[in-house]
Amino acid sequence: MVKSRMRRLLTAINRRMMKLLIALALIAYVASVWGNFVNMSRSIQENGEQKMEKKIEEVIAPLREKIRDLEKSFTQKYPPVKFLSEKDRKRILITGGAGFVGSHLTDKLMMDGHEVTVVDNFFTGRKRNVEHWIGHENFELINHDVVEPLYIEVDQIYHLASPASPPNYMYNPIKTLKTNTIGTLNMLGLAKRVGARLLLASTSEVYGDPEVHPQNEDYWGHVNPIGPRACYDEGKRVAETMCYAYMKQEGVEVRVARIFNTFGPRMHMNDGRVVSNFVLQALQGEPLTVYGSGSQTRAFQYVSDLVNGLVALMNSNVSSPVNLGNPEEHTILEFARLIKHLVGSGGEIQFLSEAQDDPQRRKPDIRKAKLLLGWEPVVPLEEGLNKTIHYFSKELEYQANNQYIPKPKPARIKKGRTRHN
Ligand SMILES: O=c1ccn([C@@H]2O[C@H](COP(=O)(O)OP(=O)(O)O[C@H]3OC[C@@H](O)[C@H](O)[C@H]3O)[C@@H](O)[C@H]2O)c(=O)[nH]1
Repeated sequence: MVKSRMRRLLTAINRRMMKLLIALALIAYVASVWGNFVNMSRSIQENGEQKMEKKIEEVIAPLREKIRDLEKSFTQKYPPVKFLSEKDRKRILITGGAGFVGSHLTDKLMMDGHEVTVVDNFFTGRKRNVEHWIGHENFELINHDVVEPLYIEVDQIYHLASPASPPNYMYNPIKTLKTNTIGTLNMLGLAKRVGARLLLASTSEVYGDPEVHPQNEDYWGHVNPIGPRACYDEGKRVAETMCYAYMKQEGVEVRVARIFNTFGPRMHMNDGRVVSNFVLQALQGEPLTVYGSGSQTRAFQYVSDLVNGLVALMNSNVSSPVNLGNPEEHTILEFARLIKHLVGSGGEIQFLSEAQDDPQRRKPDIRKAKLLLGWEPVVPLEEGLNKTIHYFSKELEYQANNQYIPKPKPARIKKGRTRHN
């Protein structure tokens, strides 16, 4: 009896123990599962957070860069600008002011202390050429095509807008004509409305393939009116005609600069003119492409000389056309050899077919500019070329970093339809 009670008691205790043990085991199991679950979700959360942080960083990095650029632009140092009193400070419009010549003219007029508005449609001009003035209180940049009217208040207009390189102006002849005709009419209309003086950037191309050498301002020229260069040559000739019509009929003050071949930094590497082509070819170790025999001549002026001439003419009382150029004449073949020598290039000279209607001889007679403006070019050819070569090699580095290697543009007319507006 006692035995059987003892057995029952023991069994009851064992059962409780068993239950207790099972309960403990269950708790331990649940705890370990919970622990794993907590660990797992923590690591998922951490992973997720890391991924999220990475994503946020990817978005923020370029913004940070932009902020740094903005900070830099707020503290940007501009080239030194002279102080001019209200009386001497002029409001000046430069059409084509982001182009090669226009941007150098912008620099000069800004540094002289004037208020400069640059208008450009960026067909051949580039923002980079004037970006160092952006944000300056005396400077304004307007993306505008002179074929459309413009309404602003100015005292002087330098009307430079037009493609100037033969491959560029032949690329879209209708647009070249519109720019030089409608564009010039619009600017003369503006000059008339606000009483501004207008200087037209005309060209030695108004003399065509000249029969008079050197060319003086009294020579009427020898232009093929239906040839491939006519859109530019005749466009500029009619632009001159318009200037004198506005002068005679409306009393607008006009100045006309006949600009001869000009070169220097900020020429577009790809614009197809002889200086940019030869320098680029020599720097890239490629053959220098001479069109025809290379016996045709040109006289090249450095851009700073031209800019000084333009400003002197604008502020003179000479309303008749004035040649601005360097009278030092060279054949194109001589010129190719000189550039090869200055660059130290081993590239060959390659003779290609002659360009149609290519002027055979060109050299300015600059007696008028010397006499009436007291102006003449002062930068020697080699000095100007060395500066240009330096600029082009920097540009090549810049382009290489941007994965773009420019090729010299051939003087060929584009076949097929082109866009013209
Ligand atoms: O790669 C080339 C490029 C040009 N040339 C030749 O070099 C000479 C000069 O040619 P460019 O294209 O530089 O300039 P162009 O003298 O024909 O016209 C220039 O005239 C004066 C300005 O108004 C303009 O800048 C432009 O129209 C031409 O005889 C041309 O045929 C070459 O032999 N090889």
